[in-house]
Amino acid sequence: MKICKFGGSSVSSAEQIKKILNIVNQDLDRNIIIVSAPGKRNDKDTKVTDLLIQIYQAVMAGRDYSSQLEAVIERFEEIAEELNLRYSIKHQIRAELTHIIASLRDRPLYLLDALKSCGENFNAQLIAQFNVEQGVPTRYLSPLDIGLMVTDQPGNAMILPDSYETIRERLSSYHEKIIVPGFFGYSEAKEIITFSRGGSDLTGAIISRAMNAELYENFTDVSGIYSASPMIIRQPKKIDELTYDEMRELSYAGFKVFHDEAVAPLIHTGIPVVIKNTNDPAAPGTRIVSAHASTGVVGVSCDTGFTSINMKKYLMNREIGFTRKLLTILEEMQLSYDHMPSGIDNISIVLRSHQLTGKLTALISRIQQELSVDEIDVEEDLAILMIVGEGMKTAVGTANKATAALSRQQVNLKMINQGSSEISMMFGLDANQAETAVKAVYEAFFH
Ligand SMILES: Nc1ncnc2c1ncn2[C@@H]1O[C@H](COP(=O)(O)OP(=O)(O)O)[C@@H](O)[C@H]1O
Ligand SMILES: N[C@@H](CC(=O)OP(=O)(O)O)C(=O)O
Repeated sequence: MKICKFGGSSVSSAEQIKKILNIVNQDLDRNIIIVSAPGKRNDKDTKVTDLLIQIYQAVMAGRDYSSQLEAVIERFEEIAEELNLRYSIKHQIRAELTHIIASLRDRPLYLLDALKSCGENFNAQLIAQFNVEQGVPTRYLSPLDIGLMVTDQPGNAMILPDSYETIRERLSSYHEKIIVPGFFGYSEAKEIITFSRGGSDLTGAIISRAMNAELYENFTDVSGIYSASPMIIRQPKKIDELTYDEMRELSYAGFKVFHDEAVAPLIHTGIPVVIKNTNDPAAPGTRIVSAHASTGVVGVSCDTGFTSINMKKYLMNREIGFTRKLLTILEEMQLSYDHMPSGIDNISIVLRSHQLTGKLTALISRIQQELSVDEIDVEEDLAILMIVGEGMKTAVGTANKATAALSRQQVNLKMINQGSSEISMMFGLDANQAETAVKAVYEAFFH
């Protein structure tokens, strides 16, 4: 059994939807399909998920949201008309969106998630309906129908482990093609809760694990994963195979082609993933597997939007419990951090800047009052560059090669960190040097 996930670029228009159904209908092993909301049809277009977020923003600002609502309806109506669907879905969409706004207006976090989920939800129903009209037995199932239950963390859901058995039982009872909307699940209180952005990849991974699939096929608009972002490097080298760990490290720091949390459900299953191109399904793509012979550095990624909080206290290393107190403050303020490089009298916390909105002043104040640090400063607009490869464990000179390349381009390194796994190396730098840094490192390792 193969589980197929089709991202927004693959379901952005009637033409693309016909392509994905051609891929699905010609293979008896492709019976469970996860779809995203319609993505961009061209560089200037807007993803439907972003159109839905615009409705939310208008509602919360007390503005008239009818133009934003009509923009969503028009996107789906255009697809429905081009597919010659027998009945219009625009009335259903208008009624559903209006109902969501009326019932959740006073609960902003749940309103946003319910609106965001509509892109996937309407698209899955539309695609299932079209396939039925093509004469292919097909059924739309919502995450609630299959028991995909998640934590009550709007915009940041995590699967509830008991869901896997329920999903397997329920999906196994169907024998037609099944279309499931990605990106969201239901809390135990039956509220719609979305994963973080790009989360349809996670839905695919969860269902792959539940069904113990032979293969998780993740279809997008490129023929695999490249060693660096094609938005920065022209015609970058394609990677034939990656391990789960390598993918996790690369997608954490910018490889948005596969969600950085989508590997987690698969870790103990050994289920392979293949990233393929909807527009060239015969191309081999990139396989993501549990283990393979190490092949040196496989990729370089870089993401912006980080903040570093740097603290200095003399004899910090002598103060038993200092770090615990610091982490307790983060926990109580519901802040997760990504890196914590330290020296004997200094420590830095690196975290995603969006978490600090409305919290930074309180955080600094608590650190000063409860930890009595000698100095504290905040560095915003940081980028994190990751060099990744299982082969780094045994390679000598990787750090030297990377720092030499970066210094040749006058990239000022704010921090360097290597985790105990040794399959990646992290460099902190100013966000405005991110592109220069990626080009320098790519040149050093892949040319
Ligand atoms: N290292 C990489 N390898 C391949 N694609 C990448 C990489 N980094 C960024 N991308 C971008 O990710 C895009 C695919 O992700 P996304 O836009 O989310 O597609 P989808 O709509 O199919 O989910 C590609 O078009 C490419 O521009
Ligand atoms: N549509 C959602 C979920 C998603 O995964 O989309 P895509 O498969 O196009 O990355 C988003 O834009 O975040």
